[in-house]
Amino acid sequence: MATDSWAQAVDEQEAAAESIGNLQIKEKPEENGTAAYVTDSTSAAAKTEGDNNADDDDKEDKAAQSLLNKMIRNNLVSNTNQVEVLQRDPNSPLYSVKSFEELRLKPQLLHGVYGMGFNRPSKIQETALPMMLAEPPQNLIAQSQSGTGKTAAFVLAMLSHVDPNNKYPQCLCVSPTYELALQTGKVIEQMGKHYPEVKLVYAIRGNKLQRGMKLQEQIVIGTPGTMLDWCSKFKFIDPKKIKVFVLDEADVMIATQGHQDQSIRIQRMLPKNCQMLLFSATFEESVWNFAQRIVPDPNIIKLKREEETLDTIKQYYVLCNSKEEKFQALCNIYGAITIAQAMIFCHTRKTAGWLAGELSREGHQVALLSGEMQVEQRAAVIERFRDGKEKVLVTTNVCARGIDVEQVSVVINFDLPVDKDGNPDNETYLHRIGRTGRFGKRGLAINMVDSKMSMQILNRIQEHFNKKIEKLDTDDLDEIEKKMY
Ligand SMILES: Nc1ncnc2c1ncn2[C@@H]1O[C@H](COP(=O)(O)OP(=O)(O)OP(=O)(O)O)[C@@H](O)[C@H]1O
Repeated sequence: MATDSWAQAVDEQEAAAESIGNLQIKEKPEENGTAAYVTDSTSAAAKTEGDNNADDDDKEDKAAQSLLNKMIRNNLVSNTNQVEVLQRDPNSPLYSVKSFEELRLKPQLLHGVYGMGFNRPSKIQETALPMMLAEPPQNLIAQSQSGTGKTAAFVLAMLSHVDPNNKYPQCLCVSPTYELALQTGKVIEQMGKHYPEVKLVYAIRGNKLQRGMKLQEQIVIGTPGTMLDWCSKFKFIDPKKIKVFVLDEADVMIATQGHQDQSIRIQRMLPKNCQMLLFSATFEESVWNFAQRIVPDPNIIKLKREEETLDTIKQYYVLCNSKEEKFQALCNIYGAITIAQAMIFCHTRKTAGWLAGELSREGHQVALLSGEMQVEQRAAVIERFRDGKEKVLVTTNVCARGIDVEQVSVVINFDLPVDKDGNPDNETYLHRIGRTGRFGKRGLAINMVDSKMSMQILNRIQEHFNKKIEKLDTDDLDEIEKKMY
């Protein structure tokens, strides 16, 4: 539906952003598929930006990205790779289970697991669960991408290990942020639904307890700073009674200043025989170094990401001189071929806002996703797009990762992906348009080139992947059609 409210809202946004320092722009999807802006002058400052700079606010915010992933995901990310297991004691047998029954869970927990709709353990759970539930307890470092079942696995381990008759904390779980802690808490509540004797408390800032009190809940989940305070300064928790210590999202944790140190200080207060479990979506060296300090004598489980490939993708580029020309080229493409749903990537929030406005004016149903939106709002936009309520999703870099919208067969790089030094960001390029073998549906990628520099970037991307990116003449409608089909 064409509407001018978009353009007007964008203008207002930009005018306001230029004049007011402390302004955050929130965006809320409306019923009619366009968006309305709500301004909130009490929130943190949103920076104004030039069209040539990538969004400052769009810097990768790992915690927000991780939260977004959790919010938009409603089932397992399947993975056909084999898990790699490194056992502390290579001579001990390696168990893996194909069913939850084999784990001899408490009936209340089995009930909880099935109640969540899980039929069988996920790939990582097949190996991780027997290790975590073994007697004596074993330490574990596990790495696999988001959505492969790590949270569900350690929640099940915590619930299995607590003794509900003991009214004191027995499991501690630290998460990088308040919101992530709440998400994990929800899983504990769902899985423990039929086990009401086990109680949970959140060690998060703002949850103020009376001095001198002792917690009765068996599971404490929270952020490292508050958890540390509760163990040492306030002594609400007796760390010597802890049986299981979980450190979730280690890669996100180390990105936050102070968290590493606080987590290590908590860990040092725990008894030697406490089971230490650490989870991470990625495993770069810094994560690994941290993991080794948190988890002594670990078993290690890794599940490689499924590789994305460009093999089933047709890649084109279009030569233009300005963003207006790029927009015109886009309109020509839309005029020539039927595009069910497309994602369009822009370098800056400003361009994304402008383009969304222009497309909307042309009659497209557009959704806009950009870094300054709150995570809940981003999740809502993605869900609407997934449900087909909007046909075009315009987004900035920050939203490129993590969102899997399988039905999208057309990806348009309105701006080519570059890193902060202006070099081609091959990884992001692959991630935006690549497909895993499983979803090997054919796809179409169109790259807009508007300067010598962007042509060079395109050439470097082409060389990197050793896959030809063909030129497309968008003034020739016949050519577009011929090439696409
Ligand atoms: N065995 C299973 N069978 C079916 N669904 C599952 C199973 N285990 C987990 N899930 C579901 O899959 C989704 C991802 O699981 P989970 O959150 O545990 O993954 P994760 O690896 O911890 O991801 P993240 O790091 O994003 O939290 C959730 O919706 C969860 O309910």
